[in-house]
Amino acid sequence: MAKPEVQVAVGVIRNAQQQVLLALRPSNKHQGGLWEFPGGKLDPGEEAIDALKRELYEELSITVTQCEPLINLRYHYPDLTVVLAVWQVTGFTGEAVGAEGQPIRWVEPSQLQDYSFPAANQPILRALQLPRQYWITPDLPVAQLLEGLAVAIERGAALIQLRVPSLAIADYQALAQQVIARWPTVQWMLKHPEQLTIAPSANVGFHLTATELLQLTPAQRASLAGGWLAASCHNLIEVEQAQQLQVDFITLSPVAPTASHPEQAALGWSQATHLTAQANCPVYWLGGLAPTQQVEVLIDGGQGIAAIRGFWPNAL
Ligand SMILES: Nc1nc2c([nH]c(=O)n2[C@H]2C[C@H](O)[C@@H](COP(=O)(O)OP(=O)(O)OP(=O)(O)O)O2)c(=O)[nH]1
Ligand SMILES: [Mg+2]
Repeated sequence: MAKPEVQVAVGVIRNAQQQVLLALRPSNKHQGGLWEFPGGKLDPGEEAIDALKRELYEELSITVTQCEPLINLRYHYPDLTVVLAVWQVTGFTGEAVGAEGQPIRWVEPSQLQDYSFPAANQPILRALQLPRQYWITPDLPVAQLLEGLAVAIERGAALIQLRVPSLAIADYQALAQQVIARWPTVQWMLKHPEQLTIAPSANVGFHLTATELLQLTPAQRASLAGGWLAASCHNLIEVEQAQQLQVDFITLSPVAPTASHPEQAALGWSQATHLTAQANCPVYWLGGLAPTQQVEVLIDGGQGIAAIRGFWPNAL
């Protein structure tokens, strides 16, 4: 018999202090004894957003007033496949209580790793840690690049791919060390570590090209586990390889035609939506998008937008 599949709406609820609400699943339920983001199964014919509101009222006695999509996931448990539509709830009325007798707890985002969640939840935790914008540096001379980085970081850039293809490897390494030391609170994504002597760490990860991703072995992937690992994807084969190797997040490109790669056929919006639904990890949409399209990207399941020209300070 085919494994049953259930559609679930889940809320990552934030209070004014930016804490996140967790509830303990009763031990007699599927994934019992683990902490969850409150939510539950869709009724037949029900939209996920309506199920979210209904479940959060039933389970917590709160009324959702503001929310935005966070991530959509499909996860195969041995006995059951779950399809989770996850929202971030940023506004609600009422005081949250465990209306079904379940223990609940407001938790600092930095403490989430201390809780045991169902296995399906790992990408939710990653999505929560990642910003909505992924900045990619333009290939500029170093002095100009540093100037641009200072402005970008001042404006809130928190996740930056240091991509400078014209630099020789030794110069790239020196630049990487310089920016990591100067801006230690930024999450830096560097080129393939093979030729670098920089180890992955809490604020230093690596971003692979699609070709590098396809060649990556499980052992190499394991050796990069100390920081974020990301990869560029353009089709289903690459998206599936990223998933298999548990890459933390991907970029998907080109979503729309771009001036920089006119020869590359764009995926188009519906294919980007389809591939994002297959990814089971946070997906940044890249190529030919304006920062103002972020809301549409979130609605179609993306983590946000990645951009080179789109975000970079205009003066450069
Ligand atoms: N609510 C919630 N469910 C999750 C999470 N992660 C995860 O794998 N699941 C799974 C466990 C369940 O198989 C399913 C959700 O079921 P549920 O038990 O919350 O459903 P429900 O509120 O409608 O409860 P019930 O009527 O079946 O008692 O999704 C999560 O973070 N929150
Ligand atoms: Mg529930």
